[in-house]
Amino acid sequence: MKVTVLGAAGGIGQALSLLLKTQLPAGSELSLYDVAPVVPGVAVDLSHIPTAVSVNGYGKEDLDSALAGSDVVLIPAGMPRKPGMDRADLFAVNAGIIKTLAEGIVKNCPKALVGVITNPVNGTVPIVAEVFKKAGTYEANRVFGVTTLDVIRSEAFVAELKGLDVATTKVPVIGGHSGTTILPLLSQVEGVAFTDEEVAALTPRIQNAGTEVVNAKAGGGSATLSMGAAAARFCMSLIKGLQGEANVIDYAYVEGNTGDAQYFAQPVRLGKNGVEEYLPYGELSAFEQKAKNDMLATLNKDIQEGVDFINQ
Ligand SMILES: NC(=O)C1=CN([C@@H]2O[C@H](COP(=O)(O)OP(=O)(O)OC[C@H]3O[C@@H](n4cnc5c(N)ncnc54)[C@H](O)[C@@H]3O)[C@@H](O)[C@H]2O)C=CC1
Ligand SMILES: O=C([O-])CC(=O)C(=O)O
Repeated sequence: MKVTVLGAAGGIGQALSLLLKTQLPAGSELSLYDVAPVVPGVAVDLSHIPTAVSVNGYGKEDLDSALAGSDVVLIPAGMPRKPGMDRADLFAVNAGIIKTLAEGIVKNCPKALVGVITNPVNGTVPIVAEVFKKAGTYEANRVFGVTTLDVIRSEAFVAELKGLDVATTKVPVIGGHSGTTILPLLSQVEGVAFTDEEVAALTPRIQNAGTEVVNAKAGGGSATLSMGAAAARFCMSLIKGLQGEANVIDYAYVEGNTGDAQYFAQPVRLGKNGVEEYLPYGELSAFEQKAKNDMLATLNKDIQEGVDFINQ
């Protein structure tokens, strides 16, 4: 299994690469690419950890070698937020980075499963898809926006609030990955009920958790460690699917079949070709139904911005 991290020298990239070095199956290759000159050093550093995963670092000019033959590509390359910014403010800088990297994937590993972490995810995933469509290599089942951070935050916050075992707490999160487009389905958490007041407080806490970190880091960036953990968890779901494990279900922002928006986070069953089955997200409470309807204008605008970036 070859897993490539694009943006591997960054805050997320380093945390993610560390976790993958310790979690990928024996015999895997971890390929680390970044435009920052420190990336070969990150690879050497990780290579001293005694696991059966080989690590190679690739600098700015070596995107082709980094990507060649990759089974999975994870993309945390690009600029993070500072206090006062929205994720959408990152589009101007990050759209071009994502386009270049997607073109590299077309050229070197068009069958790879691609997990997009770079913000704004609502718009960067459509950019990757449109680049692949133009090249004739697009398969919707292989392209994912990584929304796992919304899921793990929901697990952490719900377990804390309700005194549940966090290891077994499951919280579905659908929609997109910014503000009100993030929709945790608290009505579907098993074994626990929420008052209207709890839902009204917890939903925005989950939606604004990224901003909570941005403000707490006071200009030093956004979530990197929790995102590293989230991306590693999602990557391991992709790997389990590729290895043929049965019933690997996860949530991701995909061009699926909910009918809500062209791209929408929903549950998917993963397998040897990425998404094997798009699963329904089930029944929504009246609160969730309204929140879903209210988010769609924003989400559709974000998606269109990504589509237009490649086609105009
Ligand atoms: N999907 C999600 O839930 C989350 C997404 N993010 C996003 O992830 C991105 C990265 O965040 P951080 O790691 O904190 O930023 P960072 O600034 O620490 O790292 C970004 C890395 O990308 C590299 N880079 C820039 N242009 C590149 C290119 N063309 N090719 C390869 N690498 C390139 C930089 O050299 C740097 O090492 C941001 O856009 C951030 O908003 C952050 C947290 C959660
Ligand atoms: O908030 C940000 O800018 C980073 C992010 O996507 C998150 O932490 O969910």
